[in-house]
Amino acid sequence: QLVENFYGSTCPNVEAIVRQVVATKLSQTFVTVPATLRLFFHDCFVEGCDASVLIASPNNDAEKDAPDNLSLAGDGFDTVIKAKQAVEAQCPGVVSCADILTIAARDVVVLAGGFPFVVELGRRDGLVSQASRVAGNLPEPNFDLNSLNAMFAKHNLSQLDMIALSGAHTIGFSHCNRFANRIYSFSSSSPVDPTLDSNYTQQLLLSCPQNVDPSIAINMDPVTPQTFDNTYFQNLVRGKGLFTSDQVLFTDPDSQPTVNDFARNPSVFNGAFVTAMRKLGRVDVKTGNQGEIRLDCTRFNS
Ligand code: HEM
Ligand SMILES: [Ca+2]
Ligand SMILES: [Ca+2]
Repeated sequence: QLVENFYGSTCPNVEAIVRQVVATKLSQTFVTVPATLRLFFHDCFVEGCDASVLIASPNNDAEKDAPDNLSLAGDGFDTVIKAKQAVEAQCPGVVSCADILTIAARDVVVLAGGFPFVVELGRRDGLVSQASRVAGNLPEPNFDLNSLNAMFAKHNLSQLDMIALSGAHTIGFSHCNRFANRIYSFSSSSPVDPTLDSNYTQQLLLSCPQNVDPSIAINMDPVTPQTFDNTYFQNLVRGKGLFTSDQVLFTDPDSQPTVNDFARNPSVFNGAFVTAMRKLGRVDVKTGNQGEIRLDCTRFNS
């Protein structure tokens, strides 16, 4: 029930307003890009794309307080909150926070060099945001192909969509503890994951020494960390996937052909990514008179 021009008569400038805020924020910090994109994903996989992840609770029991969401960078939240304020100034009470997050997630991809695409709009903001409802709904970096497929399939996303969306790891950062097992304690016969490229392993050992400061984060794409491109897939072919869940896309024969295809053909990746992002944006959306149009993205209206 989402449509591309949902605010055509009620807030015709919404996309321009959001883009302006996102561009300004990006000029202040690059983290705006990965933080906003990941925020969109984490929102959609819990209660659907409904801005549930943005709610702040005085008791620290909202979705954003769940362990799986604690590493969401603040700049993503800040981007949406600022964009909402700018939109409210021109079209009060009309545009949902869920739609603003969707537009902003598209904008950061495009501003980082990704392929332009049109988003569907008309989402309403959710009325539920609970930390306790997060566990088991977001993929973990040690997942294998079957677990990844199963989790995405619950939201009508195919293996092809899942692989394309994993391409989001072409930008952004990870903390060392998310992959430390691959370089220090992989198995009894080998501390290092044998699917890891040896030069890359050395690089990771240097960036993430044992007992490293837990706040240290490293680039997930060691080659073009600030460009939204298909280099992520080229890295996988070369054994430079950061997480088990990244590298498995190449090592599993079932997904390897797609990785090779995306690595060789940027336009094939771009097309698949856009299709998958639009599908991700439809996950469990509330429309019509469901939910509400939040006035402040961090609070329910009442
Ligand atoms: C396929 C399963 C996925 C797994 C297991 C996974 C896991 C992770 C992990 C562990 C991090 C590092 C967090 C940290 O230490 O700070 C991360 C970062 C990130 N993920 Fe994923 N992710 C997956 C899919 C996705 C999808 C579908 C998207 C978006 C479409 C996405 C976008 C990002 C971005 C942009 C970052 C960087 C965040 C930043 O720099 O602030 N990921 N992911
Ligand atoms: Ca949500
Ligand atoms: Ca890149």
